[in-house]
Amino acid sequence: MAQISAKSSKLALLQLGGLTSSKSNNIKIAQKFIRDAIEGNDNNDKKLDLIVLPEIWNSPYSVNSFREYSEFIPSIGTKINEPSSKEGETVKAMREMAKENKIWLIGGSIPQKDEKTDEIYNTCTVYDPEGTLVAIHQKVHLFDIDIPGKQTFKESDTLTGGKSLTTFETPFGKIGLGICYDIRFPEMAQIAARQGCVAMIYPAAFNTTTGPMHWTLLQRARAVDNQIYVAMCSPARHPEAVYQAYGHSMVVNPLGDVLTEASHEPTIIYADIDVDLLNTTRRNLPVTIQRRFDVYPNVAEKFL
Ligand SMILES: NC(=O)CCC(=O)C(=O)O
Repeated sequence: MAQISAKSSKLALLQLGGLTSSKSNNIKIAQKFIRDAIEGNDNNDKKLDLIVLPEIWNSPYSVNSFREYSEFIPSIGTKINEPSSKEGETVKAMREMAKENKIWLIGGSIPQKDEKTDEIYNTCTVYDPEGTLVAIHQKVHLFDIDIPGKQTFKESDTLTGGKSLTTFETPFGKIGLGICYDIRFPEMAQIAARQGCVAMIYPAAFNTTTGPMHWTLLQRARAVDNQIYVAMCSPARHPEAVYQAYGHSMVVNPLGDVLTEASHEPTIIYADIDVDLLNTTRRNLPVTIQRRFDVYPNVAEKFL
């Protein structure tokens, strides 16, 4: 997998602020941030290729809200001019935002209702610049933690975990998706890298307890281990929210350098995905071709 042939690209992470319990208000906020991200890049030499939204941005991040705010998501390949009667207002708005702005949109995540099983998932959808839905990732590892007196959360009270890994092709390389807690499971990024991804992108919402502990460390670890770009996009902190998001949206390069980091305020950050740097890193430190699968053949089989 060592060298990758793809165009370099530019991405923007939208650290949305002012989100409320009104879904339509939250959609308006996302629309405004997208316009601002494009305008903010207007005088720059490099065109903006890809925009990322945060985790669960159309709903409060609370196990009691996920079902109420959930939407049906149509199947991959659904185009802007063939809207599914079943799709919800957030999906429709994201398809339109991608098409109107001629941009790749990684739509953060929203609660998804499965039409057949009635189960609810924490789901990321991706749209190409024509507004076609090109990828769907259901959060695989649910955020169930208990740090007494500090942070307790149990997504599995109302959510079901996804059962597959997700990558998608773009003109600027293959990209892998995870959602927030998924970053704690290194296998996902490792598999994506071995499948030829240039980046792992995680819509996320860490909190004020685990954010300072591990947010940066995890991104730098996934980036260095796999020699890929890693980005996490969070909502801004909101003083009135029950769950205080950490903010600090960030992009890390394949050397493990933090390229850009937000504070906890609403903001937009930009970064270049430089495929030459990725290839140089892999050439200089050739760990991607030095693996010893004769010594550690199949880790999963060994421990299951
Ligand atoms: N929304 C999430 O999955 C939060 C994950 C998190 O905070 C962590 O520490 O992991």
